[in-house]
Amino acid sequence: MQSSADSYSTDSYLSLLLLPLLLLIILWPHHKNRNEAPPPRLPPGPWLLPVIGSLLHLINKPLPHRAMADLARRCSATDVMYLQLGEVPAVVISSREAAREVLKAHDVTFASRPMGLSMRATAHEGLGIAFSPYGHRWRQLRKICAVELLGAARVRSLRTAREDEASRLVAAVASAGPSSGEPVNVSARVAAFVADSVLRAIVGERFRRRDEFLEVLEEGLRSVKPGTSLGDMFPSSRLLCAISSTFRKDREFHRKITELVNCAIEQHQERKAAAVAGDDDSVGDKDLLGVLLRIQKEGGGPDFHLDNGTLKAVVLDLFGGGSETTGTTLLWTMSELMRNPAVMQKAQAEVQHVLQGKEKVTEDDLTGLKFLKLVIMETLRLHAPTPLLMPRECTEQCSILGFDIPQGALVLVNAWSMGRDPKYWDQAEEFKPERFEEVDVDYKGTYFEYIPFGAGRRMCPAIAFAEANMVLALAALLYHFDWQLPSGVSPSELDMEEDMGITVRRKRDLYLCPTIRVPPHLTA
Ligand code: HEM
Repeated sequence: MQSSADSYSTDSYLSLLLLPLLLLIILWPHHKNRNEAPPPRLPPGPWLLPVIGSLLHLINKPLPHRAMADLARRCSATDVMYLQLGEVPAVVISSREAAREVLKAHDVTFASRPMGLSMRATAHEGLGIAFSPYGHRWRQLRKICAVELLGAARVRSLRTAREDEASRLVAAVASAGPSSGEPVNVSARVAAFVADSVLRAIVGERFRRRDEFLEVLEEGLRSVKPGTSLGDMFPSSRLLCAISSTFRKDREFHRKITELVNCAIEQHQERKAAAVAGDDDSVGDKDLLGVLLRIQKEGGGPDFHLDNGTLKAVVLDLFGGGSETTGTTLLWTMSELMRNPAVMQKAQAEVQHVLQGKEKVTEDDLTGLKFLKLVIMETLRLHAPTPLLMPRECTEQCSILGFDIPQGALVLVNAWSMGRDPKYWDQAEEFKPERFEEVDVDYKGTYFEYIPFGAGRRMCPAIAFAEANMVLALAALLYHFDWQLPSGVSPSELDMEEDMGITVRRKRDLYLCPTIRVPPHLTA
């Protein structure tokens, strides 16, 4: 039997042992609250699987803007949706209010772009304007872009080259179509026009390897899908990065296009040397490469030098960004006009009225083409060529409409779904350019339900440049020709299937039958 002294000491020992435990239990919740932040309140999103996160919801869905809009609707996450793309946290923004928060209220927090594996491969390691991290270097590049390369005065100065290329487009359509009676591949003609116009603006004359450029661009646009390689989604796995076929294609595209950029610079320099030898001052900084080379010589800006790598990356941004977006928009515009004959008739009537009796379309006439500009606006509402804009990165944890967005999250703004949201647009799926006569909305980045060019500090700096090419080409196509669908195709049956690459473009080329209205032999 135990003595009472023994039992007392056992109880004491037990109390001694239990007391700290008790104190720990009492104090634990307070202790925890003081030192640990509550778990983040992530936005809603679809269910996640271990390791792959949300990828199962997106597999076999080749059009991510549509897949993400469906998912957002299904999980009532129509403003802000959380996805886990493998290891990468991602947030999809699909409402005007949330877009305003990201692109205006917290613009600086979201002003960088993620630099995943395929971005490094395709975007010249982020040296150019489009993928440079936000900071002093990007600000200097953006200033060069806004003031020297793509501002209104520069766009005006490139007018003669644009008009010349528009005349060539008309001549090419006239020689391919009406005489043979065969449908014309409008996609090929428009791609050539846009490439020539952009390349001439850059090089100062027609680029000698233009056909190759078009081939590389065409092949690249079909195969390059930045941000979708396994290496992008599992950046910590060297093995996945190494075996990713998407990544290899991205790298190959970048190698070929960089070689063409080098050739463009050589061509410019040869032309300049010949001009200097012949005492010709027409080759100065009249083209975009000339401007960049002058800036390089002068120094660039405070604490900034435009080195050769950066110069090439900027040319690559103009090369790639300039042609595909504009060409894609022109082709969706022609497609929508063919599907909507009454709109085509109204647009053509305006062009014929404004240009009456003119031999060819010049930029002097374009200011009068009010309805044609609304047609382009309506096309950009339904077919934003970069429907998820260009990806942004959340550089510090921040709250959007009450949800926590983790630092490092990839942020996609679904401009496409907002452009078709019945919450913002009457008869949202219909092609009705007149809607812009009735509402006070433009695409300059302040109406967040309609942002085909993005918004905030990183919005597209080339709106004037793009508009000049699009309005001129469209006016020329509608002035000189009447357009029919190939026999047996009715307007409602016109194929409008999309394909996702760097932009969302027509999956198949657009073939149409032109007949001459104003003879183009009077033009070029
Ligand atoms: C219809 C034509 C075009 C559309 C719809 C378009 C659309 C866009 C969009 C959505 C962005 C990303 C904006 C953001 O993150 O908020 C962008 C950025 C950019 N675009 Fe365009 N673009 C077009 C034409 C052009 C042209 C013709 C050029 C050059 C000649 C160009 C050069 C750029 C550059 C350099 C950036 C990156 C800006 C930066 O990160 O600071 N774009 N564009």
